[in-house]
Amino acid sequence: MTIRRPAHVLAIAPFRRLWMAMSVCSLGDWLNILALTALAGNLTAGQGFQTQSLAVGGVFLAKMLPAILLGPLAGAFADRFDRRLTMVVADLSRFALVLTIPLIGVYQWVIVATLLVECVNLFWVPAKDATVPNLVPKERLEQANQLNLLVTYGTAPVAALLFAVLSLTGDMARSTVPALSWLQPTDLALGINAVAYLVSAALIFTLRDLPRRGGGISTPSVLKQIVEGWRFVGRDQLVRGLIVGMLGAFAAGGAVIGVAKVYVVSLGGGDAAYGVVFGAVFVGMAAGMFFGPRLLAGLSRRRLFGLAITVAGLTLAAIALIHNLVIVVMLTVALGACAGIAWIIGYTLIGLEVEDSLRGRTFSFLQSTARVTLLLVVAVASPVAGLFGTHLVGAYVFDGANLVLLVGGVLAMVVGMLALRHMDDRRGVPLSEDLLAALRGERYAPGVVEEVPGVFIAFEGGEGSGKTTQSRLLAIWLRDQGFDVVQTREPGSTKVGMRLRAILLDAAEKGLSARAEALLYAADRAEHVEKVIRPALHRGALVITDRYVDSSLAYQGAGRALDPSDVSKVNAWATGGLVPHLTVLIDTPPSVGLTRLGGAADRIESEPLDFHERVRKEFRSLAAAAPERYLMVDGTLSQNEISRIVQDRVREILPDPVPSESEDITGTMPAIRD
Ligand SMILES: Nc1ncnc2c1ncn2[C@@H]1O[C@H](COP(=O)(O)OP(=O)(O)OP(=O)(O)O)[C@@H](O)[C@H]1O
Ligand SMILES: Cc1cn([C@H]2C[C@H](O)[C@@H](COP(=O)(O)O)O2)c(=O)[nH]c1=O
Repeated sequence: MTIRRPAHVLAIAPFRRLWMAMSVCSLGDWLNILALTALAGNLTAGQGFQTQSLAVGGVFLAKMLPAILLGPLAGAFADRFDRRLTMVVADLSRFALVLTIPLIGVYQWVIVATLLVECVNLFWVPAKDATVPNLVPKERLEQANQLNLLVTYGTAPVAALLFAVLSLTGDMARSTVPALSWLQPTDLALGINAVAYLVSAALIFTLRDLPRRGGGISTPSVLKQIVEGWRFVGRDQLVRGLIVGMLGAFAAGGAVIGVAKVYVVSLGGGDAAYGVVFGAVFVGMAAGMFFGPRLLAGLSRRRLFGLAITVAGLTLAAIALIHNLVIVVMLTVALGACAGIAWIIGYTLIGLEVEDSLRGRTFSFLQSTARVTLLLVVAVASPVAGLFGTHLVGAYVFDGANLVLLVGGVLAMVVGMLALRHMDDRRGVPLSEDLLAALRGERYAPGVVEEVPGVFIAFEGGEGSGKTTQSRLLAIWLRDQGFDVVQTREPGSTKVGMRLRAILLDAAEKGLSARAEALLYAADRAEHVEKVIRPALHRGALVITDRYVDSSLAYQGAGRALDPSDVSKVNAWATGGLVPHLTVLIDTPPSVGLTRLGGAADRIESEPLDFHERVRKEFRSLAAAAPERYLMVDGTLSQNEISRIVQDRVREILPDPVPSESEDITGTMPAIRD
């Protein structure tokens, strides 16, 4: 008998019910943050900026402390109890606690109830996390986790909008019905928040037959996760840059959330305006994640990453200094968009450029650090703002909220500029030109191939990756179709080049300096371009070279640690800016490629493994930065599979076999035209 697998994870009824419970709880949680911070501000209204800021900061602190102090402990406890019962009791407790907040209506109880609700959350979350694998098959677990993530963050803008509407409704009810004058603007939101937990309890109650224990998840200490994670991922320069950048973007968003309430009050806004500003961050983030990379498709990902963080910093500084609520809301959407772009690009870069062995750890390190960064910034922002107080600079009011936002903006700008500097993969190309071209939907290419009738294809990759094999197979395939093909290689395709190759690869040639090595490869290339490649392209031939400039960027730039912009400039000069139409990167792990080689190792092949790993990584980032000019193929596939993939891509750039002049002539013949 064949067991039918559900098409979508939501087709599994018990998971669907749990997911609905997670969704309403998430909505309730976001409403809770908004309502409690707003209530703290309202309860201390009239007691001055400092008191109000400290009161709001107190709520954030109360939300954060239980997770940091008791997180691992509660996780271990949650594994021992019946999960369904744990979740139902936790939901009912949260319902009761949240309801008491508007009923008691004093600040001290807001803090105590917040602490208690967060302690209860510590049982609910691990019980829920441990239940998901019991309800969905293994192969659907990733889909289930994605849906979980979607409701965790996707409900934030919905909650913000709902909060704004509920605040306005509360205000209207109070002003039109005198009997309701006791109603606080946040009461409706807290009521809905409490009901959300009650609905969740009812949904979870209907989940029968959950295994009582087994497959439990232990929750390691967040601090331990971070310290251990950094030990692994902190060694890699690219990962370091990405993580610092992404956390910078998160911190910028956190600064806005942390002081939003008091800042909105100082701009003359009420609770509804607070909800709008809060929601604007998330709306902007969603828009940035979706549209940003599409709008600026021509810009290298690494540049877009650094640029997004720098602009986020600038926007945050503008938010800090402009005292106009409408402009602040618009700028907040822009800020969220920049943070969203940085986040999605960072995630993509980790997926594309970070080695397999590091990728999982990098993602999990990022998840835990982002959470802590966000919570810390949010919690610290308000008290710092409160302690700074309000100052007058002439007629201009500068208070703690302005200070926090300004400092956050400057920090984000510094982080963004550092990312731009250290991760740049287009050195020598002005950023402004690159950006203008990307805005026009193009890619700025300073060294494009001159208008030549021929086509220039380069094969790149590490030792034994299969370049020679594939360039030969491609040349045969193209010749079979009648093309004039020139198959060549570097170094050593000219008379001088052969002598240079002998020097460069002679294993007895010890102690050749890195700069001399780079210049000798560039000299070979200058001769190669001048004597072989350019003449062939001008004659209309298809030129296939086994290695070109990228080899120097990878071996001399990354392998020998020369400044990549120097290597790039020398080679741009040596080649007169000649760039291949297509570069095929055969990506083969050095541990595989090096073992394919026979005979004695030459001077470069005998470099240690980590040299070859650096070379591979650089090839991969060059390809990732300009996907339209590269084809990256897995070099561990069979020769035939690789050759087919290469042919499919090359077919797209082949010239029309019928020269255009002959079409012009034939097009004028009536019989053919009709
Ligand atoms: N896809 C493949 N799978 C397994 N072996 C392969 C594959 N492609 C090539 N080889 C074999 O690996 C060896 C090296 O291949 P090749 O000379 O094409 O690599 P290369 O990248 O040009 O190496 P080098 O950098 O040393 O010039 C050859 O013996 C070749 O037959
Ligand atoms: C073009 C070029 C090459 N190298 C290195 C890479 C290889 O180890 C050898 C060339 O040998 P192959 O068997 O022909 O692949 O030279 C380099 O370091 N820099 C370059 O620019």
